Amino acid sequence: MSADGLVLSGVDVALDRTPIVHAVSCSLAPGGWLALIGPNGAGKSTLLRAVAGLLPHRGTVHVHGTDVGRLPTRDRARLIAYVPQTPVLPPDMTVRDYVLLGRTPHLGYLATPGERDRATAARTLADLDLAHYADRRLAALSGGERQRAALARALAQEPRLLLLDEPTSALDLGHQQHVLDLVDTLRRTQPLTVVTTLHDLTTAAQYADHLLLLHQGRTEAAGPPADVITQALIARVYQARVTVTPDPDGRPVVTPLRGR
Ligand SMILES: Nc1ncnc2c1ncn2[C@@H]1O[C@H](COP(=O)(O)OP(=O)(O)OP(=O)(O)O)[C@@H](O)[C@H]1O
Repeated sequence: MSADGLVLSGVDVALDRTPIVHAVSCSLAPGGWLALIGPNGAGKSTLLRAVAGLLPHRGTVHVHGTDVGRLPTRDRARLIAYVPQTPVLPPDMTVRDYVLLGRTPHLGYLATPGERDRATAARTLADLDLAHYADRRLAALSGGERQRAALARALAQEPRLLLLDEPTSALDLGHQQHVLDLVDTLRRTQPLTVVTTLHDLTTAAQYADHLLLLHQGRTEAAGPPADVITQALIARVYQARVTVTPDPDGRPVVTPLRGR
């Protein structure tokens, strides 16, 4: 057993017998934020789904000291919330009822949501700026509103580990900052550990305290943002022209350069 927030040991994942993720290991303190970065097809979503318990894999995943591979689905759902890159939402359900579904792992068998469950759902709706859409059908939301509804449901789950696949891909700049700041506050004030995939390297470096750069399913680099995001490494792994400069806190800012 371990007191760490998240420990991956030798995680291998294959899809249809094709090896996709190879021997990924890493360890994150409780309240830590890990960003999985890497080019298209590197294996980020596959690794995230394996950690969520949705794909068979070799190796072990411990969350706050518990080996999640040994947990029944319901217990795992109390511990881990996962939001995929493109969540499929039931179109006719109201936003409120959908967010309340996040409470399901905490309810007794055949029990209906109680006052505390409703209060938690109402709070997460407000946190995600969705309170005024609570009675709307999910089909009547915009893309960004739908992405926030999926996140609200995950937060209503009150997990110990929050797994988010490109959580801000549909959000405008203000909502991106609002959502990432909210997750940042939660992980600093609750026993919540966070793993996100993020394509925007500057954003990843701003929020995460640990980056894991995947390339062709293998760990190319891992560590604090300033150690992982270097001009030479980004040029090699992404085939991209960039400059990397530190912000006032020493976190790397990546600026893409036009081809000449
Ligand atoms: N069933 C499958 N069999 C074999 N390979 C697959 C299968 N499904 C997906 N892949 C491949 O696995 C690789 C990893 O995919 P994954 O979605 O994990 O990448 P990613 O890093 O999240 O990419 P992106 O940044 O584009 O979202 C890709 O090359 C993809 O084509």
